[in-house]
Amino acid sequence: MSLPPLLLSVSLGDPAGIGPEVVAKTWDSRRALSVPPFVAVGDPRSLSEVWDGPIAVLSNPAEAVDAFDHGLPLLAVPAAAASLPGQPTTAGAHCSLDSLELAVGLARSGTCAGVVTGPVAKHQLYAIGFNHPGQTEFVAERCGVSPGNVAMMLAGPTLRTVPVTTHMPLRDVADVLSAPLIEARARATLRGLQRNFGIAHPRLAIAGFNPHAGENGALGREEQEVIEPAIATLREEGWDVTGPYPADTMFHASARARYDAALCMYHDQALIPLKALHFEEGVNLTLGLPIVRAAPDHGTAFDIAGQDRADPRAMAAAIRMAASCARHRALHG
Ligand SMILES: NC(=O)C1=CN([C@@H]2O[C@H](COP(=O)(O)OP(=O)(O)OC[C@H]3O[C@@H](n4cnc5c(N)ncnc54)[C@H](O)[C@@H]3O)[C@@H](O)[C@H]2O)C=CC1
Ligand SMILES: NCC(=O)COP(=O)(O)O
Repeated sequence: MSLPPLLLSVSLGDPAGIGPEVVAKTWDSRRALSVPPFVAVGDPRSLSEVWDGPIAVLSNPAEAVDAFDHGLPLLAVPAAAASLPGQPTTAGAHCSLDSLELAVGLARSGTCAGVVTGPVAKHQLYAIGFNHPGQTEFVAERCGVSPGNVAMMLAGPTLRTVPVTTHMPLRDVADVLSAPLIEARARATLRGLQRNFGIAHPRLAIAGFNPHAGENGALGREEQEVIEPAIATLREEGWDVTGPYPADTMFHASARARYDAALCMYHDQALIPLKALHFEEGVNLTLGLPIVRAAPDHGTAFDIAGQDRADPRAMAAAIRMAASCARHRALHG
């Protein structure tokens, strides 16, 4: 069966970050990087500041697929004031939020097959009243899904990880971890592997929280009191779930071959192995949503913005993965 070309929306992220540059470079390399059609959403000046390629400013996203061959299709969301690369502003933060809202709306309405979000600076958004930990939770709310029922998957060619807790102070993690939260993240992950990647019987490895997974309780009791009961519940439901494993020995090559995704207890436990292995092509995929949402694994990189040093491969990988997930969903429900 041949499907019509999928169109994705791609928000540019903070205008002062590397989002505009990696989106423009992705369009430049669209054939070499096998990138499907997308429409960018964001501040036109942030693109022309760092790129002199052709921009097709559109008023109707339906024109984007045809325009894509000749110029970077853009739905313009102008910032109230120009910002220079590397120098984030309040106006830029508002623009990144407005662009995110429009890009997500295009996916929610079915105009686009999914959304890929460019990097935003969380502290800049918090300063303008954004009251979500990150874009993941914002998109979940817009889709009417409880943030507890989505999973933030970081995916690369040989590893997928999901943190149970995401953007919170490390000292609060032990208090927040609970069997129901671990179970909810695990279910979102397992169903997400089925729905987005076509893995019929996904295998989930669950990390411990303490060194040596608690050493039988001598180095911490979260494994025995919280993680093991969650694993037992998930196994009773029929899922292929194992653990808790000491996190330090979960990510070498032969360990990775034994699972389809690793569920980790906190942000860095999940993101450090992924970025160590796959920083250049890592994708952040939100599971548990009615829409497809992906993002590159990197942030705004203000330190190199405007210097033509930003690597577009993670953005390209995010766009390719979003298209692949959308196709899986279209074909298999
Ligand atoms: N999905 C998102 O919107 C994300 C946003 N962030 C935000 O980004 C801001 C900066 O975070 P950092 O921890 O500094 O991480 P970062 O990923 O922005 O930068 C870390 C280092 O990697 C380099 N780098 C990042 N992406 C690169 C690329 N594509 N090509 C070449 N070099 C690259 C940067 O120059 C920097 O040295 C924070 O405010 C954070 O909230 C961070 C991660 C994801
Ligand atoms: N470190 C990953 C990250 O910050 C992703 O956050 P978001 O996609 O929820 O904005």
